[in-house]
Formats: sequence, structure tokens, C-alpha cells
Amino acid sequence: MKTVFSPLHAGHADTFELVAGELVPGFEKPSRAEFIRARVESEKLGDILPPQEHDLSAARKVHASDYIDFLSTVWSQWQAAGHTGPAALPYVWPTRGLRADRRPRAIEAQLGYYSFDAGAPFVKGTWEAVKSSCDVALTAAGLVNTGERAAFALCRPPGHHAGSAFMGGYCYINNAAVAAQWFRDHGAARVSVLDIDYHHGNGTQEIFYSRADVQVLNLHADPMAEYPFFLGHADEHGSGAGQGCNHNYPMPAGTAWDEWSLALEDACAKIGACRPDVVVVSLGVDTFEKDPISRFRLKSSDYPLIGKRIRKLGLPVLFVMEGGYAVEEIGINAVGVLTGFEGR
Ligand SMILES: NCCCNCCCCCS
Ligand SMILES: [Zn+2]
Repeated sequence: MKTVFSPLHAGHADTFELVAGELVPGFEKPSRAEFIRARVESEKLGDILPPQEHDLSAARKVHASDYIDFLSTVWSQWQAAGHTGPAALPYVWPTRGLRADRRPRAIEAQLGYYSFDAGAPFVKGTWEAVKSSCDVALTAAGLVNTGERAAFALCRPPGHHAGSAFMGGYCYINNAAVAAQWFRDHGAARVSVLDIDYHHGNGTQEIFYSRADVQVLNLHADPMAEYPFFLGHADEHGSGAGQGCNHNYPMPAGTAWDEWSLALEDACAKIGACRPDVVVVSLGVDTFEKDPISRFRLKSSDYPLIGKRIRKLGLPVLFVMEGGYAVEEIGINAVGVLTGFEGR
């Protein structure tokens, strides 16, 4: 299986995040991608290719154009406002009862206008990393579309928490959603997005919620008790033409393979029934028992079984890297899904 990877991810570094009221070093760090790349090499998964550069037209198909423009100008606006701090972070949001129909000029306000949490910090190299991550996903999608059975988009930063016009949870452009739309624009009549990250892919759900041509299935921690909290319940089936095309499998803290794999089985049955032309897998491995910010209990030996089950779908697959914060084991677990898919 070929991997697409860009070293430009490394510019998105030295971030920090608010955890329990204090600023701590960001969990979504460059070493994540480096450990995965090293494992791709040591496991001899296949060639590692650089991304082809794309313009932002594919991203603008699933994200609001003003949001993409915002992302590309945050750092310059932040500096123009006289801020010299290491990162731009939102601290004010248009929550219920306030007005979001008018977008303030101040960059501090726009950071909140275009985010759902303070979990998407901007540093000098963020935009370049975000753009390259999207190019990685599009390049890998192109490999699948020209005959590869599967390909691995080693994306960083991740994307599944990014909605049509919001960032958050370490995500800025929704790489998996951009790839799904790209497949739709390049011959696929239907696409299924299977998100196996520990956290609900709220951004991906929001983007496709009213659409019948992209089925979205999420296996994740119950939002009544876990981030991102405000989307991801089992009664969210889609709206309008998309009714019946969105499936959520919220699960409790402590979930292990026995229960988790039942949800995977049901999701795979629903994908089979949908008969998509291609499957995009949002590959998060923060379901791992040693993940520092998550509370499922999958073991490293479970990840190849995930790949094996996805292979049984008998469909072309694009794997798009999402979360996973146990850095020492992230490569073993993420590449485990891929070698399992290959039947190794
Ligand atoms: N105390 C938990 C804070 C969660 N912060 C964001 C997590 C984003 C996961 C992306 S896969
Ligand atoms: Zn996650």
C-alpha cells in the first residue's frame, strides 16, 4: 500500500492547549507523524510519496469559502493586530443568544467565530501544514482513483473535527471530507466515510448531514460524557435527503474490543447495504488502551482485525490519518490497521 506524507506538517509545532484549566504542551505533536512514518518504513508497507500540490478548490467544496480564506490569513492577521505571542487561540465565541450573523473584524473575534473550541491553535507554520495535509489526502485519493486498492494519507494535522465553517479539536481542513467530495467529483456516485477515531467526527457529520451521496458512520465515545460532547448521539440519522445516511455508535468509557467490534460489524453491514464506490476511513487510533486523553481499551493486537474487517467490504479504501496520542505506539496501531487490511 502506498503512503502519502509531507514533511511540512512539522511547522505546526510547539502548540499548547487548555486541559483542566491549565495550558499544557499540545498532544497533537509532530512526533506523531514521524512515528507513523517510521513504522510504515519498518513494516515495508510500500512507497512513501510526497503530495502533489493542489489549489483550494476541492477544500472549498466542503468548507465555506470565507472560512478557507480565514484559515489562510490567520497568522498574518494575528501579527497585524500586534500580537507577538507564540500562538493564536480563540477565547470568545458567539454562543446561544448572541449574534453570529455579523462577523467582527477583529481577529480575536474571528478565531471564535470560526471555531467550536480552543483546541485548534495557530502558530507560524500552521497554515502551511494544514494545506499540505489536505494535499496529502487529495494525492492519496488520486492513487485510489487510478487503480490502487487502497492508499494511506498520512495527514497531520487531522481533520475530522473541522466542519463546513469551524475548526477545533486539532482540526482545520477536514481532509477526509475533502477526499470524499473529490471522489464524488471524480466518478464515485456514492462514498462512505467510516470514522473509527475515539472522538466523534462532528465536523464530518456536520458537512454531509443533509446529503444522501455521502454516508457517514462514526464509532466513538458517548458525547454525553466525552469530547466533543455536542454532537454524536445515536438518534442523529441525517436530515432531508440525508435522512438514514448518518450512523452514530456512541459507546461508554472502558469499551474494549468485544463491544467495539460489534459496532464495527454493524457499520460494515450498513456500508455494504449502501453500496458505495469507495470508502474513506478516518483512521484515528486514540481508541488504544494507553491513549493519554481517551478512555477506550483497544489493544495493539486489535488494530489488524479492524483492517481485516474493512478489507472484507471488497471496496477501494482511502485511509486518512486522524487522532491517536500514545505516541510510542501510534505507528504500531495505525500501521497495524493497514497491514491487517493487506492480510499480513
Ligand atoms: N480533556 C480532553 C480535551 C480534548 N481536546 C481535544 C481532543 C481532540 C481529539 C482529536 S482526534
Ligand atoms: Zn480523537
